[in-house]
Amino acid sequence: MAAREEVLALQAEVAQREAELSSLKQRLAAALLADQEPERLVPVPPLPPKAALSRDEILRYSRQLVLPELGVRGQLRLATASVLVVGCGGLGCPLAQYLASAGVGRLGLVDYDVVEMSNLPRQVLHGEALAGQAKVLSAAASLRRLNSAVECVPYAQALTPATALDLVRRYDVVADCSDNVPTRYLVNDACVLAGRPLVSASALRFEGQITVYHYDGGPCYRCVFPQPPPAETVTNCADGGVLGVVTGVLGCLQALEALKIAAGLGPSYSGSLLLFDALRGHFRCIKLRSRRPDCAACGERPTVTDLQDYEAFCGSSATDKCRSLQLLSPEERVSVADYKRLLDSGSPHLLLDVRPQVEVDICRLPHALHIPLKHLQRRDAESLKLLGEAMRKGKQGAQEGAALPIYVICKLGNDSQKAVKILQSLTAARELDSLTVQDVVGGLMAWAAKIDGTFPQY
Ligand SMILES: Nc1ncnc2c1ncn2[C@@H]1O[C@H](COP(=O)(O)OP(=O)(O)OP(=O)(O)O)[C@@H](O)[C@H]1O
Repeated sequence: MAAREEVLALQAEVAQREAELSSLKQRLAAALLADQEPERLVPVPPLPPKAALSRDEILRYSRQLVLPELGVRGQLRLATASVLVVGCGGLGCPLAQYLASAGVGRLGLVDYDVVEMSNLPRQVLHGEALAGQAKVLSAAASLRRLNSAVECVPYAQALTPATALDLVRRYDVVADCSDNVPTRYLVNDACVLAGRPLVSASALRFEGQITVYHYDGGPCYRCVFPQPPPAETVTNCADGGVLGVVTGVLGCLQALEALKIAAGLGPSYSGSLLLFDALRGHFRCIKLRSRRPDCAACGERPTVTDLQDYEAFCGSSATDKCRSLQLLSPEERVSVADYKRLLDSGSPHLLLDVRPQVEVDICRLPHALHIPLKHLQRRDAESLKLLGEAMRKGKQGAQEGAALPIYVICKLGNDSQKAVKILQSLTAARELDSLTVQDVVGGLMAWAAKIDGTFPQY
């Protein structure tokens, strides 16, 4: 084999094995998750009271000790305070970093996930060398390097209804740095039941928001959001994207609120929501409604007296990062392996890629027709014309009278299902010729993991 060909073959094999390793690591994380039992929570004794700062502590914290609002009294409170960080991702990393460097006595770190390369631009406690390792272990190691006096307690598991109350009760303040709605309700209800303040933030694309729930008679998450949003309207960072510095800003603000609560200064955003628009450089604070007397969690006659099945309540998963939607029946879907067989057979069909242009710029299958889901959603005339033409052209090779099969693909297999629904409704409304349409399960990321190791994962 010529040297060049051998290089290409070896590169393809390395890429294939890396993809296999990455999917193996994800399976390992899922297996670890399934294997855990609530009673395995490490017991932690309460932090002992502290009467004075050591010489080293005075030197280390001198710049914040001279702040009259904090002083020695506040620093001693920090040293005996504990904060539970739910999620060691884009928000949890900067939050934990600043809490540790400010001298908070104990940090509980809970996360079920492992470090991936795509985490590194914003999950600043993790490094390249730790890819594949549990996020809580990587974060704890980083934090110990930063401040060895801070006790870090890693919980390499998901916060679940079985564990949440026990964990939350062990800490003075809770920070929700998770990325999904079921966990938000779970953390809220656990905080209400355990009587703990909750510093909550979220970030997506160039925007973020932060507030403090259930602090000193203020509203809880359920007061503001009594019902979860429809699952299909919620986007995560993997789908919508996020700029690392945006989660950094929000994580730092969360750290600030948690520190003020722990030091006895009180938070700024109880009963109000700070909105951050990074593109315009705007901060805006809006008042939230006050505590609801009829709130299911913190109201006068609460119905949430125990933690529930939050995934059922929200109709979405708390740990499945792809948030796989199930909009279609199995007959309306095709696996990447079956699609590859069809492609290899040369059978006439149309592959429709419905990702946004920005993702198509990253990578694409060359034979796919690209029409973004958004264009289909708004019945864009140009796009429908393009689709109609492609169908007519493709039909020339197909059997007489048979509809040209369309396969719809996206990144993870959620948008493709929405697109199939739209195409079906367009056919029903006779806006498109009759067609048979299926989506490709798992999308291009399944293609990269199972079919073509050289195809980029993003
Ligand atoms: N119920 C839960 N228990 C523990 N950790 C959770 C729970 N829900 C979410 N998390 C964690 O919260 C973190 C959220 O951070 P972030 O969204 O920045 O990371 P990510 O999910 O790794 O990102 P990406 O979406 O890019 O893959 C994740 O590390 C996730 O594992």
